[in-house]
Amino acid sequence: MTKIKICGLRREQDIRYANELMPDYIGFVFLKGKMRYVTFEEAARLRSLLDPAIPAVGVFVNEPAENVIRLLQAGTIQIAQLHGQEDEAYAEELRRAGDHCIIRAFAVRNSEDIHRAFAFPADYPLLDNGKGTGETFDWSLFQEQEKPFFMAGGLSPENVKEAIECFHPYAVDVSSGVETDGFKDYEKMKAFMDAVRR
Ligand SMILES: O=C(O)c1ccccc1NCC(=O)[C@H](O)[C@H](O)COP(=O)(O)O
Repeated sequence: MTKIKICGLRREQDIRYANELMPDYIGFVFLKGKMRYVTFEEAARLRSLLDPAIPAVGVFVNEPAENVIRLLQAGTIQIAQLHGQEDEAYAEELRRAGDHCIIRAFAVRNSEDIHRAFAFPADYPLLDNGKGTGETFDWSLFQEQEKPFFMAGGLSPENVKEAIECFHPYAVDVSSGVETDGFKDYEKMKAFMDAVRR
């Protein structure tokens, strides 16, 4: 069964939605200035309210590795998603601090980006259009791959079934497509999860 990550949770209401719907992962965005940004302290509070069975993914853009390690070791997050220009050495630094799961996101603009994504030494590549843009990347660029991956970018209850049938991702990742007016929408979250799990 394809796993589901719902990203950009930032309110206690979002956590209540997640605890009821039980996605496989949720994401906290730590990029300052972004609408979905949460502070380390806010994330710790939200983590404390989240069902322990749901791993929290920390989404970072070129964050100092020591900060990511601190959040992992504190248990605020369980997985690090690197969404900037973090290189192999950065990923290795996280690994030296503990056997942490690493997702490395790539914006797909051409087929070379897909090759780079699958060559990067992370547990999972994440193929995306950008950073929470609500837009799909050009799906025609995709070539069959062996390594399990996350698929993101403009997914919604309306298109996620097609994405799964075409690309067979390990997980699908959504943020904008389950929001209304910039806030997580319970009915859209439920519709997305039903579309994946039915
Ligand atoms: O979601 C954001 O605002 C964001 C900001 C900066 C870096 C990454 C961000 N999101 C990362 C994600 O994993 C999103 O879920 C992914 O980009 C898909 O977003 P969407 O196209 O809105 O479903």
